[in-house]
Amino acid sequence: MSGKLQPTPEFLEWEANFMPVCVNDLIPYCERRLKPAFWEHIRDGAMDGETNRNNVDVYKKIRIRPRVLRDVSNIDTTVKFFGHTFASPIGLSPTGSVQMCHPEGEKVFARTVAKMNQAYMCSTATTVSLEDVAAEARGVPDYPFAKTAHIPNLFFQLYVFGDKKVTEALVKRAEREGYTAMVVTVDTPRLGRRLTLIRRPGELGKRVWANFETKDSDPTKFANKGGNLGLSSNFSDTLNWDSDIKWLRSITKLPIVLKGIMSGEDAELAIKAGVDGIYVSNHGGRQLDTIPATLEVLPEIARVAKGKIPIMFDGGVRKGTDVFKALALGADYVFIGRPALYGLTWNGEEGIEQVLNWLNEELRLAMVLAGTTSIKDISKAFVRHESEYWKL
Ligand SMILES: Cc1cc2nc3c(=O)[nH]c(=O)nc-3n(C[C@H](O)[C@H](O)[C@H](O)COP(=O)(O)O)c2cc1C
Ligand SMILES: CCCCC(=O)C(=O)O
Repeated sequence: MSGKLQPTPEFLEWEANFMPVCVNDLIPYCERRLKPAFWEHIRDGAMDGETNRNNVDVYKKIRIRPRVLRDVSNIDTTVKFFGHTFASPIGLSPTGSVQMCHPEGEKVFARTVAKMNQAYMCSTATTVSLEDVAAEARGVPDYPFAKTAHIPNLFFQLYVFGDKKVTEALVKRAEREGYTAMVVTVDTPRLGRRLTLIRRPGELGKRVWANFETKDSDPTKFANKGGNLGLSSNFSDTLNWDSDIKWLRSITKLPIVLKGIMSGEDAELAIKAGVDGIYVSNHGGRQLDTIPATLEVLPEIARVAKGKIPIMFDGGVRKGTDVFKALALGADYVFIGRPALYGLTWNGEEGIEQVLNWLNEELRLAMVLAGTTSIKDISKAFVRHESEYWKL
């Protein structure tokens, strides 16, 4: 059990018969295994968690329309993205505080995606510095990008701070370490109302500060106090299209992706602003509760952005059929947040690998059984909203 939190004898007895075969099987494991404050922090959304629940439940409203007799002997799940060909359109969303689940934290994510040729977005709010995360990917045996300027499998998720010097220092560090794109989270001028954090503010500890505790840290050394709430009180709440996005564009040559786009209007503004990608996300329902599920807004965003700019997507993806539906409704690349943390809690590096393998295999099987052989061919024609079947 080295590398894990200390389990109780009752837990070990239960674990002996635990044989998960899909992402949702891991939920009861994490529930039993993690410290309650950690588990609730991972599981919950903001307030009553309506958006968080809808993110998952909404997939049930979409039916896949299978086609037959189409020779599906040769399935290709690869996708090309920012100049690199990935093994599949499934990547790891940025999540902070990963040492809640495993002592090596974000390092394990970096190794896994380098090994499996998938993508990982390293958060600003990590338990391992962005330098150590990058070194971990480069250190994977036979990794083809160990010495190249950019690591195609790693993107950096940027929180924009009120203090521009802090933000700029992070951008420069991420560039220097070879991250491939700057994913700017734009749905968090303040942290959402997360009841777990408010009830037990101290229990997560300082598990978001690693990037501000290294020798390369921000030049202003802003108050290193508190956990998530302490870090987020430094986020910029004046963030806006006119000055900030232009400013970010002027300080980095890396592709810029905006994470947290939830309307066609903002997708249009993003295209006008000249960014390189948009990322449909409601932060796993952790920001404003009662906003739509991400899958619900995907069609309106695809209408203005599909083919013009890459569309990334996350929220509630737990199965290969969920990935298939998101691709059909317009996503180009789909990410998972909580499922990666579940895999890590369960079985470290092998656990995340298993989660990605399950999803990759389930996606492949969905393609076989729906009658399509390449990711780009997964179009709207393969799905219908349940209500359409009742228009008699
Ligand atoms: C524990 C946790 C920490 C997160 N930390 C961040 C973060 O640091 N930055 C960010 O942009 N999003 C963060 N998110 C949101 C995820 O990137 C992602 O949008 C969301 O988890 C996707 O939904 P899913 O968990 O249903 O897959 C976090 C989510 C969780 C569950
Ligand atoms: C202050 C960092 C917050 C991490 C985050 O974005 C989340 O927990 O959803």
